[in-house]
Amino acid sequence: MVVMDSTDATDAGDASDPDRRSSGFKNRTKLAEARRQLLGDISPHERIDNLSLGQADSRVLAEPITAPRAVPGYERAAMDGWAVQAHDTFGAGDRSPKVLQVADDTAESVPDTPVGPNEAVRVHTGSALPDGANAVVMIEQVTQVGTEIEVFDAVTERENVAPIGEDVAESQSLYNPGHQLRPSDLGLLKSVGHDRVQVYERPTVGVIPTGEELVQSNPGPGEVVETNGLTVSHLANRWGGIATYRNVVTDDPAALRAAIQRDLTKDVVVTTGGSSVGSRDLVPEIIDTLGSVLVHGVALKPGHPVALGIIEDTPVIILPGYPVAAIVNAVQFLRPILKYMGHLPCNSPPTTTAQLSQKIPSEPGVRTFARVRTETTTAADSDIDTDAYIDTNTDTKNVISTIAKPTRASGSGVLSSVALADGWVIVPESREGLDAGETVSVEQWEWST
Ligand SMILES: Nc1nc2c(c(=O)[nH]1)N[C@H]1C(S)=C(S)[C@@H](COP(=O)(O)OP(=O)(O)OC[C@H]3O[C@@H](n4cnc5c(N)ncnc54)[C@H](O)[C@@H]3O)O[C@H]1N2
Ligand code: MOO
Repeated sequence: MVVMDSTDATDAGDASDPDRRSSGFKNRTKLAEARRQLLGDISPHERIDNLSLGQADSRVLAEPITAPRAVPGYERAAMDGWAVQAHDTFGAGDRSPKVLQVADDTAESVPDTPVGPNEAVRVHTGSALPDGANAVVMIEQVTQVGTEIEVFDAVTERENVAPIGEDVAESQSLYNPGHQLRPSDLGLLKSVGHDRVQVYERPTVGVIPTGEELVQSNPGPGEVVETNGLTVSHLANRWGGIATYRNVVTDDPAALRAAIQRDLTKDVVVTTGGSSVGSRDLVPEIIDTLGSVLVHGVALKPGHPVALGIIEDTPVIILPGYPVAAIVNAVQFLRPILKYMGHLPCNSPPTTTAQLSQKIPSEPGVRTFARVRTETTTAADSDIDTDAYIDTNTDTKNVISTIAKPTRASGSGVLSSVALADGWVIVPESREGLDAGETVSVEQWEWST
């Protein structure tokens, strides 16, 4: 047991069960309730970054955006050809061309020769429409003979002319706050004349791996290579956060306290390891001295020892040390909190439908995350269908059926069961295992941003 400074002790609440070490995790909080407790008292922050467009991809707008100017801002030719007065071409046909005088054939971007009756001025795609013209005849419909052109097809008024504001009208409303910027948005913003945008700051996360057995490389007997901090930091970055991956902190109360306190300037603190009920599992008790543990023990597998707490206004996620348990819980708790704080939607990860190759055991009342590899059966004649890369609406592999094979039924220390898997099958609390042959959804959680 840790000896705690009594001046720091705060109301422990239900979650910091003083008998936890002897009782273990008999009463586990349901996953949804645990998330509710974590998100209950926090709100999305309102801090704003003012960024150039080049830095703004994937960021969330904090301001409404309207177009300061129209695009195009001038009437422009939509085709290479000749600017004309449309009525001069009426009646033109293959055998009865209309003859017009060439007033200018230099194809300037801003032609300065006006188009008079029965005249034509050469334009290129994007040229400003010259004064007097109201249509463009495509070059394919014309034969130039010296200072004249023969027009073989009539054009109507405005034909092949892009009007002012065809793309975006001046003052048009384009985006609302909360919109996550995509590359096409950056292009549109630039075209209407914005060069900077106000976006929400990304929430910051301190990721603190704990455990005196952890080393960064070359483990000796009893030593383990630190992986959780690296993985969880990068997950946090994918979910819209900015992670600071801290050095490993040893199982020493003073060192743990100092490390956690240092990161209270962050929006979220994540620790890994020391979450359980062993004599060196100190983190939940330390959180309880600095703030309060809201939940300790959740009805999920792997990783039921996870704890959730709050210190001042900073949520703290205490991930279990076993790497698979750390990842499963990061997806369950860190992902939604970062999305929420960063004003991002928290969409379900993409899924594939598959048939289970074998039974997956699970305990009723516990949500179980069974890592699976998917194997597809493809049409006999081709492994990879090149046509599918040409017509990308079709499947690249001619998939006939997909089978989900559990990589490992248990073993939350087995990191390869996640890293060499394609996703996981979630066994709901209402089921006691899933049967071989069942149709399941494989959640490709790592592909969700
Ligand atoms: N008596 C009980 N013991 C355990 C229970 C239980 O209910 N009763 N639950 C087990 C489960 S489930 C898990 S998950 C672990 C979680 O415990 P901790 O959070 O205290 O994890 P540690 O003991 O610190 O570490 C477990 C394991 O993972 C390795 N580890 C830790 N941190 C890292 C890291 N950053 N990178 C890579 N590997 C790490 C550590 O060396 C251990 O091997 O508790 C069970 N015990
Ligand atoms: O629930 Mo634990 O993470 O399976 O060993």
